[in-house]
Amino acid sequence: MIEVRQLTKSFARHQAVKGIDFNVAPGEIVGFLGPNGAGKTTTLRMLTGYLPPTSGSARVAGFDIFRQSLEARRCIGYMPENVPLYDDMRVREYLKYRATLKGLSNRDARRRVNEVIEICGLEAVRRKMIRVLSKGYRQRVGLADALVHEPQLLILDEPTNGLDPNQIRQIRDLIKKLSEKHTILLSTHILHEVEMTCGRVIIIDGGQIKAQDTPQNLVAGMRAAGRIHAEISGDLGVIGPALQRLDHVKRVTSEPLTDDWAHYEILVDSGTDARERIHELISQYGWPLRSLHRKDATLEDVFVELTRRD
Ligand SMILES: Nc1ncnc2c1ncn2[C@@H]1O[C@H](COP(=O)(O)OP(=O)(O)OP(=O)(O)O)[C@@H](O)[C@H]1O
Repeated sequence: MIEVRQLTKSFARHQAVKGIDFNVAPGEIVGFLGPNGAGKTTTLRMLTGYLPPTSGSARVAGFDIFRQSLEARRCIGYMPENVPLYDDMRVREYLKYRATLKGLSNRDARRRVNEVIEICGLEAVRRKMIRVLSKGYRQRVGLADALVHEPQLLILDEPTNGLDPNQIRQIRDLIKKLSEKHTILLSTHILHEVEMTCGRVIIIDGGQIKAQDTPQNLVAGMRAAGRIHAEISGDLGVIGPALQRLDHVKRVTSEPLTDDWAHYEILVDSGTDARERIHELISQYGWPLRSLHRKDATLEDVFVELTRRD
């Protein structure tokens, strides 16, 4: 559905996107992640034909987005980061206007507007002025707009940005429902959302792709380098170095708690556990221990590992 090859965008001397390659297959729901300024919006704007690339190519549904822009754009429903809406129009009137602008006949526009109002849960506000809508409803109007011409592909730039947890859940459920019929490329900062909704993840940083895989594989790759958490009582200056000397321990960080207790995070080599060795060491010296567990990595750990600056 999407084929991107060596796509590059420079603004004056700054290269925002540096020759990226990726594919999205029909029916996939792919999360496009990266820290602020990573190049996500720039990439999405190129894919949707709003921004010409400096070099490289992109095809959507087989159409070259730059040479066959009109055909490609017919296949795309784009919801930009800050949905621009006409505040002085009513919801239904706005969607009808957008449908006509996208080339639907009067009859099709009427039919589709009714359908997207239902899909996006806008019945209660269909006659309201856009100006008076909550942020959650505005996002849904943006989604309805992106859907109105029945595109195969939905490109959503931070669709849950600025929403409260209930609204986030509603938009997430809506996106899941939409994924039954549409291919979706979704940019977001909420990693938990991605783990719950996306079959695959592309992580971009500094205009380059750092990883692309299923959330499960990315997390499994991290889990190989295990993280053990322990709370031990005793001298930090003795316990830390003793843990550090154990086989397979890569790094130990500690944080003092109350009454002589401290929390230790122990990073161990791939494929090793080390909890037994840690327990033996602690018993040997008689240090009181109140917790010892291995923490499974999350997509957030993967994201931080791949995009941290230090
Ligand atoms: N029109 C522009 N002119 C100059 N520089 C730009 C322009 N648009 C984006 N940039 C720069 O390109 C880089 C990538 O920006 P982009 O908006 O694509 O990042 P992003 O990953 O979407 O970030 P965010 O999560 O904050 O939206 C940034 O350094 C940004 O300052």
